[in-house]
Amino acid sequence: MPEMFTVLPPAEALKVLFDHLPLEIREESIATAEALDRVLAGELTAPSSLPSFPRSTMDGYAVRAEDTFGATESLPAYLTLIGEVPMGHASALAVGPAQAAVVFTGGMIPPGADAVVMVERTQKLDAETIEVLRAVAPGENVIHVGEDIQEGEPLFAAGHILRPQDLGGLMALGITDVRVAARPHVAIVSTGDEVVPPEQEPGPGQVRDINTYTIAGLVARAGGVPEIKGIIKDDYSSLLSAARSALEAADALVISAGSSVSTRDLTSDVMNELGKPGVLVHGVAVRPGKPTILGVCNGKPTIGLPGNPVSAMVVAGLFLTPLLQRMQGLKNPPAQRRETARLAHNISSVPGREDYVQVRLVEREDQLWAEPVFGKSNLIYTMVKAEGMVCVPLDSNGLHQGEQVEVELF
Ligand SMILES: Nc1nc2c(c(=O)[nH]1)N[C@H]1C(S)=C(S)[C@@H](COP(=O)(O)OP(=O)(O)OC[C@H]3O[C@@H](n4cnc5c(N)ncnc54)[C@H](O)[C@@H]3O)O[C@H]1N2
Ligand code: MOO
Repeated sequence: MPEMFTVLPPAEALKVLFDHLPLEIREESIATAEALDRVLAGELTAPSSLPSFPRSTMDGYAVRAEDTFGATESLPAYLTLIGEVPMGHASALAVGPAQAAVVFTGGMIPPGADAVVMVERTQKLDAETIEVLRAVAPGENVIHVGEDIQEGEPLFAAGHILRPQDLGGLMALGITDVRVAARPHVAIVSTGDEVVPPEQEPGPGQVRDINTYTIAGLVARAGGVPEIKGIIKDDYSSLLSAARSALEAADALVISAGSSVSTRDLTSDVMNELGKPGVLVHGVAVRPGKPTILGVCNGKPTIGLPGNPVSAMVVAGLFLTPLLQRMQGLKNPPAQRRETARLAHNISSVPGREDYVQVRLVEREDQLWAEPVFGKSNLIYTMVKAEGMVCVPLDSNGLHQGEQVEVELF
């Protein structure tokens, strides 16, 4: 009789895996322009202040605010025009008492001036004279040096994921290269005598490879680089040699299928042969996904996913995604996008196991409903037709129709 595995709750299983992995993060320098969604390897501080010169926020006249005090439409202040501040150049002008200089939005405030009067609040009398029809306060319509960011101010902590605005902020400071965590390369090996490549017409008893592509997608989403290694027959020495060369060239290895307890299920034996300590966890208290295998071979993580397509995706979400986040030194992994909805049908479970059920989100009677898409874990379209998953927690024996649930969106 094949040995049945002992199961660990998902959180405990993940901790066992993490406890056996080195913490160091592979780093590289890349162009900031290419760094969207990458994870910063070290903290960054501002090398200079922004803006580096005082700037106008309006088209108008740079003035000394005190020269405009009390100005109204009926009693304007008269100022002498001394010229124009050219865009993209330092001002050669200095604004003295009762003087004004033309400035444009974003242009430099000339020395002497401390405010800008909008052009619509003025009247031009002749080439040298303007009337100011409304007073401005000191600093009005001016961006001060360092108002955006001060030299030496912390910008980002290590582990921060770079967003589009962050790239703009770095470029504004001339930080054109950044040190980031290298994207972990994840080798994906599919196994199964019945599994054929998608471009092939399956013969009787054969199925097209699904897991390679769902898992590759999840790897890419988590910031990793999927390395597709193809389909290997259920043969120990073929699988061992494919897994060994795949792991050598990658940072992590995922083997799809062969995780259960039949004579065809070779994944755990192969993992134990790949390096020490080998298999750490075989069996997780989750449905679908119970036959999950987690291991570490010579410092590299290896995951054996259950072959059923839904199970493979659920398990990858539970273990592979957090693993890749950790390998990139992510401090605060992006929060799972969630939606609160009312459950449209009962979901049964048993205490001691986490259950994941795909749901469709449907708007009805001014409410958002989560409709379970029930089906065996060997299907794929239950996932395709769903918008997310509802988790029935470890200690629960089910969720009731009408209950508020959190849907983890795909
Ligand atoms: N006696 C027992 N049988 C099974 C148990 C058990 O505890 N005792 N667990 C069941 C559970 S739960 C799952 S999940 C599966 C896990 O199976 P394996 O990881 O060993 O994978 P296979 O048996 O090779 O495949 C399962 C299923 O998935 C299909 N498959 C595999 N790879 C792919 C792929 N790349 N693309 C699409 N479909 C794939 C495969 O054809 C099988 O139908 O074991 C249960 N059995
Ligand atoms: O992982 Mo299995 O899909 O629980 O049936």
